[in-house]
Amino acid sequence: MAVLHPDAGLAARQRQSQLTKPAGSLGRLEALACWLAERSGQVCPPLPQPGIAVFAGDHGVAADGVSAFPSAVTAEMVKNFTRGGAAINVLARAIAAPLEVVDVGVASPLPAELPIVHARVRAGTGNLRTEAAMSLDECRQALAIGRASARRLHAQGVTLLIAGDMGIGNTTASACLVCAFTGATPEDIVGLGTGIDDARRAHKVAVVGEALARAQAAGAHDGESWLAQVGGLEIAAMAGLLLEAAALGIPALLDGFIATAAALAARAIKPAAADWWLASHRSQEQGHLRALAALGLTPLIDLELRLGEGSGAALAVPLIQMAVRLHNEMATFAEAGVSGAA
Ligand SMILES: Cc1cc2ncn([C@H]3O[C@H](COP(=O)(O)O)[C@@H](O)[C@H]3O)c2cc1C
Ligand SMILES: O=C(O)c1cccnc1
Repeated sequence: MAVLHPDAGLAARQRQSQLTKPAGSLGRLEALACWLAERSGQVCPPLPQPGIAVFAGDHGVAADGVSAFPSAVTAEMVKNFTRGGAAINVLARAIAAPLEVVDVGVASPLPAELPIVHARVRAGTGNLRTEAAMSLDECRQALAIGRASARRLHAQGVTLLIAGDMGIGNTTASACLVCAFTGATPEDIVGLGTGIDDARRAHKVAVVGEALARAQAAGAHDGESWLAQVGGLEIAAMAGLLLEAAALGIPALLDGFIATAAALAARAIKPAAADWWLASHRSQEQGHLRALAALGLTPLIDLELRLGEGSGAALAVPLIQMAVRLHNEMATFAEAGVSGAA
């Protein structure tokens, strides 16, 4: 686990107090720059260079009618990612972030020539309502796949990691994980995902309740065993990326509800890793704020997003880069000859 640099964080806070603005007037952007200073070990941290891995996997529970869309959309969207047509492609281009797409467990076979990382652990998860989503060994494979993505992106010069998700049914798996790690009830946490109606949501609440009772009876008790019982292959890979970010000593941005569920599992595996994560935005998914609060995180923005793919995190990147540039490039009172507070 990489170490923090509290001395650089302290010096950054002192620098903030000397910049030509009333103390605190740049609000959370000030703390953001200091947070990055404490992690980079530099009073003026380098501009974060984003990189994105989108992990795709299917969910057996989708057969229970918990999503507004069919499982086939997962593979179809993977193809869309390779053609550059998804929301995350547009945003990755706009922020000049390398983007890799990883098949961790799409149900239908994808052509070998498709320009993605082919790392399919199995053809979708088991239906988490009635059986373990995956075995412990498969869960560890998926975690390692996410770690490998983090290392590949880091080797390309990436210093701010984003894990995106694509997996029809994954807000159900994520709701299970959030309940497991926060103690909240399915009624508190389950949301509308891709846009289900109230009747379907009531059914989704019941599915999550059944899954949790089954997993508990099956002995789920820690990060890996909960992930294996009620998680997803792409969610486990996202957790792996988050753990590797902390090991490499580079921050990771949590995208919406699914990434936050992955983060709760990752923290259960390695508590200190959570020091390296920031929350980009508040998702519309009902349980998101509660999940973030359990991690001690407050999202930077709320644009009423409910997409995933890493889209909210990508949108927050320019804001984070602006926080760093303000911190690094503004003049101090002494440099500018401006009078300080009376
Ligand atoms: C076309 C399309 C593109 C998406 N991109 C992300 N998601 C998001 O929606 C899904 C989760 O919602 P649920 O649990 O209700 O299935 C995930 O695939 C997530 O990545 C999408 C969903 C659709 C339909
Ligand atoms: O917040 C998310 O990540 C999210 C919400 C709804 C559907 N898909 C993803």
